[in-house]
Amino acid sequence: MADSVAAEEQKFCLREVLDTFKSCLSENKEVYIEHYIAGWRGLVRFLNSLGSVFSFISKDAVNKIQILVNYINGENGSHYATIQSMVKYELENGLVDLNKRGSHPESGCRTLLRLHRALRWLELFLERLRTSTEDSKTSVMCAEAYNESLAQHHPWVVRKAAGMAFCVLPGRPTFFEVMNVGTPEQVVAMLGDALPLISEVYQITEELYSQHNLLQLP
Ligand SMILES: CCCCCCCC/C=C\CCCCCCCC(=O)N[C@@H](COP(=O)(O)O)[C@H](O)/C=C/CCCCCCCCCCCCC
Repeated sequence: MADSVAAEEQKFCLREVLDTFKSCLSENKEVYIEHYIAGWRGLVRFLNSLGSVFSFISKDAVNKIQILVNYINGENGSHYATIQSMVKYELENGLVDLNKRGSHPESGCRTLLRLHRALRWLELFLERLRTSTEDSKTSVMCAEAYNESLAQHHPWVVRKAAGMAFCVLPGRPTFFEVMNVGTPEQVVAMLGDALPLISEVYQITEELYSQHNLLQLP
């Protein structure tokens, strides 16, 4: 009994994960890196529950999360409280490889940019899921969202591997079940609430990176 209660408590719930993105924004619209990372951690947990075929994707995400965690916990951690403070600190101290990879191949700015691009994929995918019908295919929605976003930054071999992984995504009913939000109507409502927040976090980061010419970091 205790075990099943514990298992129930740990069961993945997408609502909780997407709520994390809510807590990303400070009053003056700065993006807290710690909460941003927490959101990605939850999503990785969801991805892992879909099977080992996605592990090459989750490993890359975990790797990038870990790089940022190391900065947060490092001696200059206070500069990594928000994306805004990180950008300022790394640029002012010459800690970003701006044109080609050199002495700072894993800067916070370039690492977060990879997750930022993936956030656009997430936004596009969730919007498709929200407006999907019973016979819509998750693999198609996922591939379309990917082609409109992340794919433009990936080499052929990664695009090919991603495309193959999408083909084994479970169908929409199973997908909704794993999300553990409730009925399809509740899923749609929850996505309607969460998407504007994800979109806001994305837009704020996009503008910041654009102002500083950081959108193509190597
Ligand atoms: C109900 C919906 C819930 C959706 C749940 C989504 C779960 C997604 C969880 C994690 C997403 C992974 C984020 C991937 C970050 C990729 C960052 C990236 O672009 N990395 C590449 C470039 O890095 P550098 O070499 O420059 O350091 C790297 O080459 C990538 C390698 C792995 C392949 C990435 C494919 C990304 C596909 C994203 C779609 C995930 C499909 C999930 C299906 C639900």
